[in-house]
Amino acid sequence: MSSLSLFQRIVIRCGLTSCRSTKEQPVKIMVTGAAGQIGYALVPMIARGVMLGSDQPVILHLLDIPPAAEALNGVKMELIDAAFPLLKGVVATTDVAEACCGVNIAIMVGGFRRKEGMERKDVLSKNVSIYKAQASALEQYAAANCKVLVVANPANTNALILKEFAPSIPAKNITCLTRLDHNRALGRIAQRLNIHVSDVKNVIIWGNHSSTQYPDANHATVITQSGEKSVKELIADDKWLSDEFITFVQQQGAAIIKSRKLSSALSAASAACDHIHDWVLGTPKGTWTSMGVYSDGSYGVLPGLIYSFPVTCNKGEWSIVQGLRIDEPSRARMDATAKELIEEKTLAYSCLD
Ligand SMILES: NC(=O)C1=CN([C@@H]2O[C@H](COP(=O)(O)OP(=O)(O)OC[C@H]3O[C@@H](n4cnc5c(N)ncnc54)[C@H](O)[C@@H]3O)[C@@H](O)[C@H]2O)C=CC1
Ligand SMILES: O=C([O-])CC(=O)C(=O)O
Repeated sequence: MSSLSLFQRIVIRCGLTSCRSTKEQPVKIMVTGAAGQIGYALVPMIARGVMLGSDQPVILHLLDIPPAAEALNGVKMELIDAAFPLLKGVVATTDVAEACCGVNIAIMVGGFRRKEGMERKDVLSKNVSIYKAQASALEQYAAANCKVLVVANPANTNALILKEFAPSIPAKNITCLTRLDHNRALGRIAQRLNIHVSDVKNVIIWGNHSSTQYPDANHATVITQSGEKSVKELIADDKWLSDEFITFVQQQGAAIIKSRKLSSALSAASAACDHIHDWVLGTPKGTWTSMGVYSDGSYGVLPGLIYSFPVTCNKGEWSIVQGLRIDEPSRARMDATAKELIEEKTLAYSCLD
């Protein structure tokens, strides 16, 4: 034992302590709601290495509720049938303690899903009590330094409830998904400019993952052969950017539900992989992404809300991009979405009384 490094000894004693360990050591990833739409799209992506890279083995912990146990077992059977080289084990369970045991990453997808015509607020009361209970299980059974991504709606407020009822998990480890909105914004700009989406960068999603979110293209750029150019200048249509573009991103989730009669499972699963990938492995130089994170008061956002900010990630830590100029219309939109989060927080607590 004495010839082992301190890191190796910690790994042996506690199981994995960080998301990025030696490549031989599998990372344990929990997916809640794994029998659902997003779960079904997400777990093969993780098992193929989309989330943590093609050299990182993983063990999947899949959680769902007892009525979905048979379907969950079917997902496990398919994962084994797919013979993914990186997949070193699958635990499929309806026991939240078993699901959380030793996990390094928790993707919280489980919950009551918004149906056509429902507002996100309608699902809030159903989901906050689930997140309160799962917070305690994560706190007790997950690996130290477990990274948490909340996908289930209302994502920001579920993440906030999870944070408040799991006080020993550092606030910086609890995030929510706004990467789907970020990716939608990149895609819409690329479509409008008739360029490839990978040439667009640095849009921002501010605030809540809801129809009050503020998709902001003021700082976005396009990589061209003659260098980086401002999206605002290339589009040269401020009305489109402050009107149609924003509404498109805000409403795209509802549009997909209307069209599919189901939520945007494929793109949400892909965005969840992007979120964790960049958080653990880092954002590319000169590029930021959007993540719902615990506000420290940056940009005048009330501390203690889970609010989507532009962030860069390095060595498994996110930091809010500082110093961006915020014009008056942006300020108003950022405050409006913060106001909705404050209202959701109040409503969530009233549901828990
Ligand atoms: N943040 C984002 O960008 C997005 C969030 N969403 C949200 O993601 C969530 C999941 O969406 P879908 O997979 O389409 O829904 P779904 O209804 O197909 O799946 C949800 C799964 O959660 C399970 N579940 C319910 N209560 C649970 C509990 N207490 N513990 C564990 N599992 C539980 C259900 O049995 C079901 O299998 C929804 O809340 C949806 O609104 C959807 C798209 C994008
Ligand atoms: O409300 C939903 O389930 C869908 C959703 O969040 C999205 O697609 O952005």
